Amino acid sequence: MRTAYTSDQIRAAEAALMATLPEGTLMERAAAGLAAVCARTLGGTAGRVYGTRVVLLVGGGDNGGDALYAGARLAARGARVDAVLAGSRVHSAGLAALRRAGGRVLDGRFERVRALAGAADLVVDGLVGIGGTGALREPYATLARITAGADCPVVAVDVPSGVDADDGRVEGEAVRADVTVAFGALKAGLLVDPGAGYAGRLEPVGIGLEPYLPDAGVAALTAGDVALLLPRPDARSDKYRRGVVGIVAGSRRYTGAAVLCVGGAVRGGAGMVRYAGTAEPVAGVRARWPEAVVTELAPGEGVGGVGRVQAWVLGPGLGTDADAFAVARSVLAGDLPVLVDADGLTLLAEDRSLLRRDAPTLLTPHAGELSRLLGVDRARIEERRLEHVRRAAAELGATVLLKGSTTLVAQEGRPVRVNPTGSPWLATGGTGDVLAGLAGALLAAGLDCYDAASCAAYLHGVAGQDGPLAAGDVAEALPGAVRRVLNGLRHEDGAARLEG
Ligand SMILES: NC(=O)C1=CN([C@@H]2O[C@H](COP(=O)(O)OP(=O)(O)OC[C@H]3O[C@@H](n4cnc5c(N)ncnc54)[C@H](O)[C@@H]3O)[C@@H](O)[C@H]2O)[C@H](O)CC1
Ligand SMILES: [K+]
Repeated sequence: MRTAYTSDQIRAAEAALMATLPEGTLMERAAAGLAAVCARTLGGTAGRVYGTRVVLLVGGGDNGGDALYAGARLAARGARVDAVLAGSRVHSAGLAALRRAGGRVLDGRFERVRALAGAADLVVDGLVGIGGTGALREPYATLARITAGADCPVVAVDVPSGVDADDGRVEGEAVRADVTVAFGALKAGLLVDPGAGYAGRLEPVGIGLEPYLPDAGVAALTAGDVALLLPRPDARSDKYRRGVVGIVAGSRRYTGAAVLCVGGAVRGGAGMVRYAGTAEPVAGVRARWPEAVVTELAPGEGVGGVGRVQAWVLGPGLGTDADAFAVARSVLAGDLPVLVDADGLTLLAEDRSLLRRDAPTLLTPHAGELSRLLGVDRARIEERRLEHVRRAAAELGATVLLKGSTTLVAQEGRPVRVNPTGSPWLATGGTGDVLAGLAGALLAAGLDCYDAASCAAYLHGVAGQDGPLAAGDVAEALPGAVRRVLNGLRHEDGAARLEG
C-alpha cells in the first residue's frame, strides 16, 4: 500500500524528528537522496555525472535549499552546476555549499535561463515544495514554464512547483516533471490528478520520518494488496459461496447499460447474476448473457420476486421516472449491500431519504453526479476531488467511489484510496456500467464496500489500460486483469517465502 500525507502531517512529523537531530540533518538526508536520484537519472541519459550540465531552479525556501545541497554533491562529482535564483531570498548555507563545490550562481534573466535549460543534461526544480501556496507568482511562474522547453529530464524536488501538495490542484503554471523525489513521505497531491500527471515517476526518499507519521490520509493500492483482497474460489466453492449479485438496470432508452453492467459482473467472476428489468433491456441481456438469470419486471414493480441475492447493483440506464423510483425504493429498503450508480444517483439526489438505511451503500458517481448529490458546482468538485469525496462519504453516510482520471474511494474514518491504474481510453460510454457490475460481484462475494470499490477500480483500470477500446472490451478483458493481478502475487508470494 502506498500511503500519502498532507503537508501539515509531514511538517508535524518533521518537527518531531528534527527535535531529535542536529540542525540541518534532515536537509542533508534529503539532499543526499535527491543527488542520488539525479546521478542515476544522469547515468541513464549521459551515462555519467562528470562533465554533465545541471541547471538548478532555486526558490527562496528549504525546497531551494535541498536543490542547492544536492547541486553541491553533483558539482563535487564533476558536473557543471548552474543555480538560477528565483528571488532575493535564498537558503544561504545551501548557496555557500554549492559555491564551495564549484557551482555557479546566475541571475534569473529568462532568456539566459531558457538557453541554459535548452542545453542542459538535467534540470532540477527547487522552486517551491510543501511551502507553496496558490498559483505560482512571478518570476517562479515563468521559470516553471521554461522547464517545459528543456530537452532533458526534469527532476522535481519534493513536489513539482505549482502543484498543490495536499490535493493535486494546479492553478496557473506548474513544472511538468519526469521524476519527483519526495522526502519522508508521498504528498497526497502527487497521487491525485492533475498533480499526479505533473509528478512523473515518484521516487520516495526516506529521511527517517516514518515513526513520526500519523495514520495516512491517502493511500494507493498495489497489485499485491488487491490480490490479497480478491476472493478466490476453492474446492468448497459453489455459486452462492462465490456470491450472487442482483442487477436492476436498463430501460427502453438505455438497454446497453444493462447488458454492459451484467457483463462486468459475469466477466468479473460473480457466482451468479440475477438481472431484473423491463422488457427491452431484458431482451438485450437474454441475447448477450446466457449466464444471467433474467426476471422481467412490470414498470414500477419491485424486486421481491427476483430471487436470492447477496448484494444489489442499482441504476445504470434505469431512467428517473416514477417507475424507476419505485424499483429503487424496493432495492434500497432491503438489508443487503447496494451499489448505486448513474440514474440511481440522480434518484438519490432527488430524494436523499432513500439513503437513510442501515445496510452498507456504495455510491459510484462521476463528478457531474456528485455535484447533483452535494449541490456543489461540478468544476469545484473537479478542482478539489479529495476534499469533496471525503465530504460526500461523511455527508451521505456511504462509501463513495468518485470516478475520473484518478478514481478515489472514500469511507469515513479510513484513508482515501487513490486508484493507480486506468487510462484515458476508459473515457468512453458504458465503461462505468461495467465497473458497477464488477464492483457488485465483489460485494456479493463478501468484500465490504471500501474493498469492493477499490479492487473493482484497480481491475477495471488494468482491463482498460490499453486502448482504443469500447466498454464491452473492458468487460471481456476482466478475466485477464484478474489473472495478471493474482499471478503477480503468486510469484511474489513464492519468492517471499523462499527468501524469508
Ligand atoms: N519533509 C521534510 O521533512 C523536509 C523537507 N524539506 C524541504 O523543505 C520544503 C519546504 O520548505 P519551506 O521553506 O517550508 O517552503 P518551500 O521551499 O516549499 O516554499 C517556500 C518558498 O516558496 C515561495 N512561494 C510559496 N508559494 C509561492 C507561490 N505561489 N509563488 C511563488 N513563490 C511561492 C515562498 O515565498 C518561499 O520562498 C519541502 O518541500 C522540502 O523540499 C527539507 O529540506 C528536509 C526535510
Ligand atoms: K519543487
